[in-house]
Amino acid sequence: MFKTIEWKNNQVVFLDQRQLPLEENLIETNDFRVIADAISALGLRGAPLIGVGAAYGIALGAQEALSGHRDQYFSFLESVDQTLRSTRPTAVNLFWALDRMKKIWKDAEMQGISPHDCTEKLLEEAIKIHNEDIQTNQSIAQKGSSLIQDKDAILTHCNAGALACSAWGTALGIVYWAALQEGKKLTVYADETRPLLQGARLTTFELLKNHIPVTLITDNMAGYLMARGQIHKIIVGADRIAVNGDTANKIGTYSLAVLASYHNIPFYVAAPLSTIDIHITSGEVIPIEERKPDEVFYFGEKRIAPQGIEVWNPAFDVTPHQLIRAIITEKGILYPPFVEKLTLLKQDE
Ligand SMILES: CSC[C@H]1O[C@H](OP(=O)(O)O)[C@H](O)[C@@H]1O
Repeated sequence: MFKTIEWKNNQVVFLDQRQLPLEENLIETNDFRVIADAISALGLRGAPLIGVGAAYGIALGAQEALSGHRDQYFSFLESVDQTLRSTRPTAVNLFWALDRMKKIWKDAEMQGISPHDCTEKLLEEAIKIHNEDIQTNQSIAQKGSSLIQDKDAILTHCNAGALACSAWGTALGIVYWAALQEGKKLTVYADETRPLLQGARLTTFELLKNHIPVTLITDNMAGYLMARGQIHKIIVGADRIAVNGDTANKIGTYSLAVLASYHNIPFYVAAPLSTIDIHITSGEVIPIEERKPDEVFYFGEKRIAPQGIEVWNPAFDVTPHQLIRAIITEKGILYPPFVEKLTLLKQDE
């Protein structure tokens, strides 16, 4: 799989996904601001990876505070935390990771732990969050693979693979395990996923590297492919899941779920428990990121629409739980009704 991010010599090294698949550029930085900018601009992207990146961002901020702002160490961490929280609103993993990091430094402040020792604790926690994501990826992949039959044609949307996580990915991790570990012969159809083309640029790139047959389609082709009986299952990732199972994911996911329901095709969501938002009971309150109009006005570097018109550019939509066949987590495959199961799993998390 890809090494999307690592901690090396007191720096964070990450694969800048903005240039993929044409260039594989690594960014090395000891500046949390670089991490925050990369998350905002999708250089670092994908709900689980955003959480890991933000955790390392706090570790970098703590290092900076130790070297230059010792007497304002804890107030500096507060500002680092706010900078990272302001990057993107929808993927709950960002806030889940930052809350874990904040507990460490708030407890340290209360207990009079030194900035030096607190910085060490924060790095330990960030590495723990990273390693947990690696393990979680593998558990989701293994458990989800039981749903995949030999010769399945699977449709996926955006990128919920290794490039969205720390190892196998979530939705694509299931494909990798089924194909590479269990030898199932699979075909993947990848939605290009306008406007930022995570499917065309990242999902195809990953599957090609792993020698899994992939066919790229534009998003508006998915329905016709289902009508022709060419799709057996749909598996997508998630950015935030309410306890009733309503799921926010890349824009276009809801349309796939409605089409899947019409064509009676199983529609699965794959996500770690860190993507479940225990504080919300339905998808109606999930904050949906709206991004800048130029992402729609342009296709790559070329402007494709006239001046003088409006753009609406929500980066996510919400799929009602009624359209979801099952949610695949590291603790197992959850079938409806979701509320009690998700609540219990989050309580044990
Ligand atoms: C494994 S979660 C990946 C999830 O994140 C993506 O959003 P973005 O590329 O904007 O970070 C998309 O919603 C994927 O399903």
